[in-house]
Amino acid sequence: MDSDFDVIVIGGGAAGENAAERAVKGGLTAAIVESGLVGGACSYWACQPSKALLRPGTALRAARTVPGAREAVTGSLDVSAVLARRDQAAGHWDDTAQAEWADQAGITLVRGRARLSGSRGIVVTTAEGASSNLTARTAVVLATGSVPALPKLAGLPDVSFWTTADATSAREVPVSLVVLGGGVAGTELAQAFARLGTAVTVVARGPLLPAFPEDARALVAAGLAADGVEVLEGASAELVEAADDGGVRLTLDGGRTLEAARLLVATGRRPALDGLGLPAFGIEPVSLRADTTGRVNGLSWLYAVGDCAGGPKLTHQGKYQARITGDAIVARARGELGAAETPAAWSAWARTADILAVPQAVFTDPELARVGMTEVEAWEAGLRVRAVALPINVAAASLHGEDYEGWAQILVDEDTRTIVGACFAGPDVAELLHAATIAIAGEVPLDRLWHAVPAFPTLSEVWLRLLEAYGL
Ligand SMILES: Cc1cc2nc3c(=O)[nH]c(=O)nc-3n(C[C@H](O)[C@H](O)[C@H](O)COP(=O)(O)OP(=O)(O)OC[C@H]3O[C@@H](n4cnc5c(N)ncnc54)[C@H](O)[C@@H]3O)c2cc1C
Ligand SMILES: NC(=O)c1ccc[n+]([C@@H]2O[C@H](COP(=O)([O-])OP(=O)(O)OC[C@H]3O[C@@H](n4cnc5c(N)ncnc54)[C@H](O)[C@@H]3O)[C@@H](O)[C@H]2O)c1
Repeated sequence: MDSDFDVIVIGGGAAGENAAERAVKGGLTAAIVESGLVGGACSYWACQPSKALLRPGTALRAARTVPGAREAVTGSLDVSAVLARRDQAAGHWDDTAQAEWADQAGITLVRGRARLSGSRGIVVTTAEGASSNLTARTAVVLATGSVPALPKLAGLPDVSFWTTADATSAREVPVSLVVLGGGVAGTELAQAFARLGTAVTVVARGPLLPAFPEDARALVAAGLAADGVEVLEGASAELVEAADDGGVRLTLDGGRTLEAARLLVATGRRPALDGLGLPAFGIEPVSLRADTTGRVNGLSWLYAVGDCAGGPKLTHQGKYQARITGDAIVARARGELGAAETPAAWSAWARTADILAVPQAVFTDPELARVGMTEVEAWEAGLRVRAVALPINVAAASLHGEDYEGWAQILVDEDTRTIVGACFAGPDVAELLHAATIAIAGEVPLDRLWHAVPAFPTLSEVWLRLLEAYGL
């Protein structure tokens, strides 16, 4: 095997794969060094298995809201069938197909753990302890993902608990579960397990899903309550201990105790930067400063993409960063982009959407979806914005199911008359999101959006209602 490549990518998750693929498409040679499974967290321990755990419950509830279908639904979820489908969605934790994809894409796969050993140099150590040296002629791309950010909670190191990876790959459905953390992962997994029969309590130190507007959050809270999930907002855990029956006992700040068969800690994630040798380059392995091409901390040859890069921690955004960074590396190698040049916003080599148009869907039931700025972020950025919000009350909503409840909001920059933020809540609204993303990334003026006619009867008709409510 060659030991010199134009580009070496450390980490073969979704982001690393895309960075290597773009480099090869641009005519460079590329290797991925991967210490675990090619495909990374999303494929095996995050998006894919979590969505596979959630989808059956959503499909079942949806059928129950439609008279005619409702009568055909006579049973509850088949837990072993759900887990079997989850296993399939996680590729049975076997990366053979992903490794074959890399081979066919012309990417060299190197198994082992990598660390930087000098400018463009890398040492790879295999699980068996053998080491080898690789050299990158042009660039090294960090794509090492993220690891759980565990809270400083008394007793936590002494008890057995689930991380999100344990929950998404669980072989059993616990009788009871306490979820610590009311963010996206905690909320999704709380509902998934509640619908599989687990008694779930969520301990959220602030509100549930704090990044979303209150009207949107309220719909999810109602959905969780309908599934029997107890949500304790504004609650802090002070102590966790092993309980006599093999489970855990959590003591909250007010003195209340919660006992459960399992504890899931879902309190966020931090960039996986330990053990990479970054301090030798003057970089604290806490968070990276990537410029719009992805280049890190001013080093000419070091780039970062995905969860480790310090921006949004989402698969699609990591893949976007990787496409742009891969192309920027190629452009610099060809002399099309200067070494010190900062590409213009929205050019092929600038990760502009990272700042202005990051979409996120939360796959609870009902779903949440948002892109762009929140109202507070827009005001903080000095924009004069007007928020327009209304319930999703269009023909398609009542046809979708009985008692459809949804909410939609757009934020309009009054100076440019373009949308800078949008949020939707309700069953199946994740599919509404891309229209908003296009409107924001395309800076489409409202007067032109007025000509984007939503098909009848689709939930997208809410766009028409929003524009009418704005005053068109
Ligand atoms: C429960 C859960 C559900 C989620 N659901 C969604 C979702 O629905 N949609 C969404 O967009 N995002 C979701 N996310 C976020 C998403 O999983 C991440 O943003 C995404 O997986 C990050 O991809 P990545 O390529 O940056 O990192 P990873 O996929 O983590 O890949 C990094 C790879 O680098 C390898 N590695 C690390 N260090 C080294 C080293 N030194 N040498 C060699 N290899 C190394 C690791 O083994 C790993 O395979 C979810 C996250 C969680 C926790
Ligand atoms: N559908 C999706 O796109 C999806 C799904 C799951 C996860 N993810 C991504 O994965 C990453 C990790 O998800 P996450 O939910 O763990 O992170 P998060 O940052 O979304 O939420 C973590 C939550 O835990 C809370 N928290 C932190 N310390 C705490 C403590 N000591 N006690 C109680 N609560 C505490 C925080 O206030 C926050 O609300 C996120 O960046 C998220 O975007 C995405």
